[in-house]
Amino acid sequence: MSGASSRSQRSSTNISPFRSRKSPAPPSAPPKSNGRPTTPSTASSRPPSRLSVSPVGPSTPSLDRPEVSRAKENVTVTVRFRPLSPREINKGDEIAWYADGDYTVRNEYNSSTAYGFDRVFGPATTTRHVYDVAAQHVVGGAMQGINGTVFAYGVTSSGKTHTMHGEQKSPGIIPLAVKDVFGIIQETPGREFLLRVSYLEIYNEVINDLLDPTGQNLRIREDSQGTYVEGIKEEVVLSPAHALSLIAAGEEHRHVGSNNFNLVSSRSHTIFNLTIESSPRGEIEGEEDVTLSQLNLIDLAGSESSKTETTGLRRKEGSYINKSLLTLGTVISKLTDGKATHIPYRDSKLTRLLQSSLSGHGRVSLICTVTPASSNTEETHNTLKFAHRSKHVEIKASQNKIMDEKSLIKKYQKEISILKQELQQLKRGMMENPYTMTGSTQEDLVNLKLQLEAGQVKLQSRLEEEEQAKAALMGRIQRLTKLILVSTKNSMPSSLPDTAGHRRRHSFGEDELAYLPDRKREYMIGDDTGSFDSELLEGRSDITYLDDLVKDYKRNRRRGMLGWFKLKKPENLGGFSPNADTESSTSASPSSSSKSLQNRVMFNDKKDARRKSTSRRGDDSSVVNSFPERTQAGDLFCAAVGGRRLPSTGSTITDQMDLLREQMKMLAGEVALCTSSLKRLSEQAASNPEDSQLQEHMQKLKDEISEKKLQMRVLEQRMIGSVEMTPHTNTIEMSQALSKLTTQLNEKTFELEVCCPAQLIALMMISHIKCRKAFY
Ligand SMILES: Nc1ncnc2c1ncn2[C@@H]1O[C@H](COP(=O)(O)OP(=O)(O)OP(=O)(O)O)[C@@H](O)[C@H]1O
Repeated sequence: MSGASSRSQRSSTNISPFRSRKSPAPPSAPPKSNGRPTTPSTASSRPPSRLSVSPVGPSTPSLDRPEVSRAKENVTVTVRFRPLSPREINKGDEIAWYADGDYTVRNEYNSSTAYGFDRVFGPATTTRHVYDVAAQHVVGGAMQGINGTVFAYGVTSSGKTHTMHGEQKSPGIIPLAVKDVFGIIQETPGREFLLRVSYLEIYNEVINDLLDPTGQNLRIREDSQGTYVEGIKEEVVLSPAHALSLIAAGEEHRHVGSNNFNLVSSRSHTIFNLTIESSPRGEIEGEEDVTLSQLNLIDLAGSESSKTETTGLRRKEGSYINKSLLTLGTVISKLTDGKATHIPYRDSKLTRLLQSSLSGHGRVSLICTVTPASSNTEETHNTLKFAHRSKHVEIKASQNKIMDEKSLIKKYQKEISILKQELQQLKRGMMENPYTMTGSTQEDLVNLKLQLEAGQVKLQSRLEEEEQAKAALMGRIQRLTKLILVSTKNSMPSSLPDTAGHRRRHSFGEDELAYLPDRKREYMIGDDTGSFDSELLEGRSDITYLDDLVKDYKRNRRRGMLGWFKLKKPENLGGFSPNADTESSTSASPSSSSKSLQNRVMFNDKKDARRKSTSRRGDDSSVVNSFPERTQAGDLFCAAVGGRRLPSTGSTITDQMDLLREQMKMLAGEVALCTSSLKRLSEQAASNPEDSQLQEHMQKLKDEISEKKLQMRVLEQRMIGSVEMTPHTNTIEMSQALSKLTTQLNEKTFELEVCCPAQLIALMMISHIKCRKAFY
């Protein structure tokens, strides 16, 4: 599917970043000061505004909470110190700024120069902790229908990308938020959700679609609901792995380059946007309960001082970056000024897109990243001043309720219910069809016999047409239903979970973070917290934790997808646990998160199970044997191409084609992840050509990529072969398959939204259930 067609198809229903769909409620009294230490330059060091209006605190009774809708909050502003870098240490840099407690940044050389913030994170703080304090309330709010924006601001090399994206051992705000969103869905059995993502960059004042390389130089438009990017591609996402694979693919297109401060410096601002729709679970009655919100996670490019040695293109990029950040500063100043009549949002694309967030709709969290280094004293001071000014921007977080036709969830729900009705009618029609002979008299039968003799072909084709229509409807219902995410829990409270009481843990599958760098960091902690290796401090807890999680993930995956294929072999049937799904329902691994889709899908398995497989054993066994069975697509591939062939217990040809096609997508996703990792490693290798471990790792990745490509080719042949070799004895099945394929082709819009490898995870889990049902 071409990105161009996707954009043209989408432009009419496009719901873009930075929309606010409801005029804010009247403001209430501002939060009181908590009397934390302040300094001459600090007007007030207020308590974290989020604490005064906790969005998902223990007392959360339901989604529609008037006190949340009316609350007035300031931007949450936090400051994160990174450790001194080896480069700074080698230069003899000293600590010039430090975290004095949890709320104050103080200057080492002039202790009266200090600033108060909602929270100050020292260099040893983990990103997970930063997420909990600075982002979780924004994510929780977005799940309740309140727009949210989290952005990292700071000079080049201060740690913005480290904070927003992170590294494999220390995932950043974006992956943590993605996990949290799916965790919240699992914890909210009373509602159903529809999620879509877009990912863009602003490079040299040009907006590029990172999910669609053909989407260059996109335009910002404005309508009654705010600014939006025209033609940006949005993908419906079904699992954390799915969303992360999109980011990985997007990162491939992002502009990065090196300067004398940062080897991998972001040359563009990026905005990862998650559109969240939710409604009470089940059939829709009233429309008023549908909420729609935007969560924007922004990694700004770093401002560059005259110390940044750049030439040519880098200098040009730097000047664009500085100009847009300057405009952001001016906009913030004017917003806090109180007297300003004109706010120059239009002076840069960044502020234009942030207009809705900054002008007071939704929650905003600004994480300012700084280095303590004395060589950057001025730059850090400027960041602190900017952060401090931002603290006084007032926002009114209001819950968005939507009643317009742009809600995809509503559209899908309606369509599902109409389709179900149609299906019922069709079934009734087929039952009442005279040639079923039910309730027929002798005379009818004679007439019918005559009719049949006269028009047998015609009748047969009518029957086939009806079967086809039914299959198409079923297919469409299944497909639409698959997009709507629901918890696997059965209880029905429609409130969001008590996150304070039952903290969600963020676990990642081993492949999910493959796109992030696996760097060895060599930073020294600043004097304020003693001298030790921050990698050890930050990494250790995460590593131990992740080890457990990876084990957990592997266990679940074994039970899930791999287990499924193994169980398709008759001799393994006995080992199948009927509780396998529920056992792992709380895990957030890709497979388990995808399980939320299972109970939404209908199958006709017993009938299917009687059918014979039409797959053939190809000449691809060598590829099978060489395939590393450690990836999701790998499991599936081996099962599909090898002895454990795909839908051997009787799915239709279309099912097989679907599954093969999904495998292709998944393999493509894994190739994208590997390529992304490879790119990162090559960048590291460029500066460290001697590192043999790095070279070895790169070689492994290259091998993996070529193997996967080879497997994709084999699958391609298999798809062709499976159609060619199908015995044409069952014409109804063939025509159903054809009809399904035709319907699929016609559903272009839909296809555009689900063309992603990670969807396969969901598909496999669905098929897993399907297979189990067939066995009972
Ligand atoms: N809190 C931290 N702890 C340990 N290392 C960090 C931390 N923050 C940043 N770093 C390291 O500092 C280096 C620069 O960080 P990063 O690339 O995130 O900076 P940036 O602000 O995004 O820079 P730019 O604006 O040039 O893209 C990286 O090697 C990163 O791993």
